[in-house]
Amino acid sequence: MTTPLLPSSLPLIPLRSPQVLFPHLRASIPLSSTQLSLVIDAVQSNLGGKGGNGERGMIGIVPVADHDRRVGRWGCAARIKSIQKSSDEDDLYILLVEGLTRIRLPRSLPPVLSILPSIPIPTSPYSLAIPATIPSSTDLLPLALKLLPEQLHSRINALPASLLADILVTILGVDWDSKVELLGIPDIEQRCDRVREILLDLMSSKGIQPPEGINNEKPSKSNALIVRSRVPLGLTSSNSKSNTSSNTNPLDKLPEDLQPLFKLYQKRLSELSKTAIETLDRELKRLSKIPPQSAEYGVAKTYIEWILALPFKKVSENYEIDLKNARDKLDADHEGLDKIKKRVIEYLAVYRLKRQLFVESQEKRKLQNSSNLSNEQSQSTEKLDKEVENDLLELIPSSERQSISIPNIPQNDKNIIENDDEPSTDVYRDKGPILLLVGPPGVGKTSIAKSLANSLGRKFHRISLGGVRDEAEIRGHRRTYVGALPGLLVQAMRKVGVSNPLILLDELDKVEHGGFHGDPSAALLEALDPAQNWNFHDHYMGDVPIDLSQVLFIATANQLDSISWPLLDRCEVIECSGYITPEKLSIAKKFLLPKQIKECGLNDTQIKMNEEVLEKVIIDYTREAGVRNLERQIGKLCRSKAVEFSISREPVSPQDKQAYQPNVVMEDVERILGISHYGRERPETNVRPGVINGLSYNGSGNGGLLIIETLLIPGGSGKLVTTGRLGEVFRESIELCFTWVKSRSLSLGITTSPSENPLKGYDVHYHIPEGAIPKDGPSAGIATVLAFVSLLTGRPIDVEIAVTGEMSLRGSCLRIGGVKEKVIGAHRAGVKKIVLPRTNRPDVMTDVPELVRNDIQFIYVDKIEQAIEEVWGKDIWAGGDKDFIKVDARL
Ligand SMILES: Nc1ncnc2c1ncn2[C@@H]1O[C@H](COP(=O)(O)OP(=O)(O)OP(=O)(O)O)[C@@H](O)[C@H]1O
Repeated sequence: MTTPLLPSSLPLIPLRSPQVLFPHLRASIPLSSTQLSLVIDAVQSNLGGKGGNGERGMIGIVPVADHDRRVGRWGCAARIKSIQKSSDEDDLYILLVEGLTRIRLPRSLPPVLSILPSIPIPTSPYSLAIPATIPSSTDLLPLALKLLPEQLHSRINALPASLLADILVTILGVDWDSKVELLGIPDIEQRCDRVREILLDLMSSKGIQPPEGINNEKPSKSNALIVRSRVPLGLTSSNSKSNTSSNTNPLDKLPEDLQPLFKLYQKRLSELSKTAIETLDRELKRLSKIPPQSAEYGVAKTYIEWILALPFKKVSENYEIDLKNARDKLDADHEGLDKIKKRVIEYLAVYRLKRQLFVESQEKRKLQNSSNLSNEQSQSTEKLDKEVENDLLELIPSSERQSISIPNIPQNDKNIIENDDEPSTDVYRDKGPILLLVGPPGVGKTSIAKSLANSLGRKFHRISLGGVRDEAEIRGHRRTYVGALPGLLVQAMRKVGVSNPLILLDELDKVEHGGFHGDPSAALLEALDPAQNWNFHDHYMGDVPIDLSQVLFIATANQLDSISWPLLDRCEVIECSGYITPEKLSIAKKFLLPKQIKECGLNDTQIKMNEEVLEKVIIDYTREAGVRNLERQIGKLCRSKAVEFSISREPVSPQDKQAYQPNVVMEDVERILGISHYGRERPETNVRPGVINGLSYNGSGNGGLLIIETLLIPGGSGKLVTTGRLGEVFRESIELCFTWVKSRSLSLGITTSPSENPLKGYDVHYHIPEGAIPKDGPSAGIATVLAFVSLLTGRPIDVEIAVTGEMSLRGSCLRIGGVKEKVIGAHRAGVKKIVLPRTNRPDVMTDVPELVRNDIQFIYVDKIEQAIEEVWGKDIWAGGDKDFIKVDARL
């Protein structure tokens, strides 16, 4: 009898989780008529194709994860048994398939797998026969008998081990990931081993006792090496001499190219966690059996290299935090930012105190354990201990006290350190909130975090989360996927090489959440949660958990709106606002200019810039909340001066030689930087009715003037036209304001009788310049009303006034956001008076810098009528309908 062989190419059909098809088992796949016709086409075209030597009507079934649509490395060749129409749904067919053999898939399969026409199968054809050999050491039968109902016992007795392994994982509710893993283990012995482990776990989770002679501790035959030596591979080698008689030196068993890896393993043994040691033992053993030319070899070797590269118990040198030094360091690196520096120092102080308390209590406990106290004595010491602990806790502010836990260390410390199921208690883990620095770009968030790492003596690593939209980028890919890699956090740990670095999560607000590729912010949540991050599971690292509990996380963001609220809940927000011109000037003088001069290779006698020049650069060449662009412009000036200096040193005749001028003068600025793009942001000088200064906030922290223009178009019918890329909310707000002004046209003197049309054959055009920039939100409501009133009454508005605030249909002025940025922007533009809702007064008083507050007159209004009177005086109510206004004002 000839053994059937697989064709060299197969059409592939995805099988959604939780189903996984194994050889000799069956699965039903629901398909729509379109999908079914694709399958039939693919199978038919395969018949005449290259696969002519194979069995006919065969397909490949590929397990696909439901949530991220990724395709595993292995699938199962199958035969179509039947196709039936579903009786429940109209356009639904059930394809019944029977698995034949495991197939390895080509590397380049796309992550989203639809039905794919014949794909070449890379390896040589497999035999379809069930392997008859049953490895006795990996007998699963006793476990199966325990787990399956009695009526099945007689039937499973006769099954070959490999088939039994596949049947057991299919029917016993094993999770999808493990099933995919098992599909990818062609070696029967290894597969049975793994199934055995899974079944033992299953039994312990269900509280079933393993059959006699089998217990969780007892390793299987594939781990026999470890059984014989009773210690992990890493230890046996150092004792190799004593073991030579039993021939158990693992180095002898490993191929030559694996020996450097093994030596590294031995070197790092004391720093590795228990699970890491177990996994490395298993993987090294497995790797030594895989032929080096196989693709699997590379995958397994890279995995081992990754485990060996992680820090585990390795930490930065012991350090003491010196608060004065830390403050000096922050001051030396940053100008201003007093509130933020103060908060950072508080954070350090509390952190130091908590750590000191922890170390003290640790030492006391150790002392207590070592002295062999009588029971009675030890009881009294414990009491005393508790009292001291309570006294120490008194020193900590009550808000911080909650997060401190001084763990109870059981008598035998060793047990705990060796047990990976609980966090080790011999290291201090901070459970305080994560600092989240929020503010516009370039205000020094990242550089504050760097200074903090420096003063803490920790290694620093920055993870940029901008554009992370796949959960796998945080949590890694499973090793079964082609080109799998660990997530960003594990990569960071490998890079810093210690388990207590400071990791800066930059741009936390740019993480996408709840998308097609899983939820990266949910993965971050686990990493940032002190209750669970000592045991962070990266998909790539498999069983080896990573301890992130000693990492100090600091996050930055430009805005809070887009951060998922559970994530925000774990953070303490520190706001970093934009700078005003005098602050920028001072930063430029003290930091940016010296830095740029140094970068050009010169010193401060060779380039000089006075305040006037720097102020011109700030006002005319930058328009930003931070100082990044300012630094760039100063850099341009310095480079140009460096060129002049360099030329002046060239050997030329004395009469051609021009003396080098170190001073950058006002004329140089325009010559070097070109014509200013911005100029001093000034309100329009051309005063005409219908134009008003609103205020805008662009979300990235920049505020400024938002000029509103309105125009009457003759020959119209009272229509309102809006332009300037306005969003839906903005447009609704304009309509509302338009209605309000029309309804008050009599009292405003626009019309003379209630029946008169205020627009009298005109249309109104409402526009906001810079039409390429999208604008939205209701905060231009008050300004819009004033613009319409100005247009229809013909009274212009003073250019030094700016107005912001939402308005309701009844004319109430409602609170708006971004006040600080708007006010700073208005101040930059030279505005002298700002009209805004009274409910925003606290924002002005607490957030706006005093320097700005003193320069601007703030007018707080509750009702739109007050705003109108503030701009034009009470005379505006020229119409006779004053009673109506009074009544309305009471509403
Ligand atoms: N107060 C300050 N004193 C001195 N230098 C500053 C100050 N604020 C910002 N800088 C400098 O401005 C530059 C940009 O700062 P940084 O990269 O920290 O900005 P950021 O707020 O993190 O921006 P982003 O949100 O874009 O990441 C750095 O060179 C930094 O040193």
